[in-house]
Amino acid sequence: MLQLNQVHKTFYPNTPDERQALVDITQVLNEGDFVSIIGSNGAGKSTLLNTLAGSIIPDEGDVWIDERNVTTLTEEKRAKYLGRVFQNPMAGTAPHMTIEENMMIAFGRTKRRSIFSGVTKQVRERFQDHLSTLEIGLENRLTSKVGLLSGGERQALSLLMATFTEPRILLLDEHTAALDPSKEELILKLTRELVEKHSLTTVMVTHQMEQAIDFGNRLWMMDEGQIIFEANDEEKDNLSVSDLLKAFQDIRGKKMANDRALLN
Ligand SMILES: Nc1ncnc2c1ncn2[C@@H]1O[C@H](COP(=O)(O)OP(=O)(O)OP(=O)(O)O)[C@@H](O)[C@H]1O
Repeated sequence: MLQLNQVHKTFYPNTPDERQALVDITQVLNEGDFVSIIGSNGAGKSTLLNTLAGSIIPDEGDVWIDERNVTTLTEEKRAKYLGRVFQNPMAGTAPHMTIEENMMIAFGRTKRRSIFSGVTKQVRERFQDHLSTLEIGLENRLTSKVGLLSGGERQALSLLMATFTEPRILLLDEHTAALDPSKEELILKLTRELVEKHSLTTVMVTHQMEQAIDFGNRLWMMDEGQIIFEANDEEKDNLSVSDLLKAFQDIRGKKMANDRALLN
């Protein structure tokens, strides 16, 4: 379970550059919930994700994962609860290390084992089993340096590494935005499969409204640091992109400024 209680974050308070990035966010995600977050430019989506990850500490309010108040827990200490895939395929993996070394780091993060425990035959077989589910042949390239993989392959590996340890929360940070359409399709298919396989509680930020409608059982629309609209379960299933644009216009009295969504 993930809980946000009256979370506020303001950058450069009391200066001409003041930005209210999160305003009184209160939400609960239950076990297995999958929320897609959309919103206008500068709405606070990344700040919200960073607050969950621990790279931003809120000014007020608190964040709970299960029964633990993690509000001030550092990113490193929080990592055992979280899996995260970034927009940049280069961000989730270490290029100069091999596939199995990268997987060992992910494995060690949650299982209190370090890469220095070595990759045993049994662990290697387990990694190969996981990699074979991606169906892109990475199981035969365990000792290849990750820097040699294509962007799509690397993002698939990041996704696998973020999920196979069964984190309490999976954070997807526009994780398909930098990929070409065929690779995007692959990563979306894998996202669906891996989230279902591990029943992961998931928070996905996306600029594509179709994707937000298509994925998950919940949807949050953000603007100016607030969640201004949400839809759950059946109500969400029946939404269309024009419903979302209309909802934004009705609530805010203006059109949504979302450059990347318009480009897609
Ligand atoms: N580190 C920071 N320092 C100062 N201001 C920041 C910082 N990070 C975000 N902001 C500001 O906080 C607000 C919310 O930004 P955020 O990046 O969370 O929005 P977003 O919804 O992810 O936007 P986009 O879709 O355009 O990437 C914006 O006004 C932004 O300029």
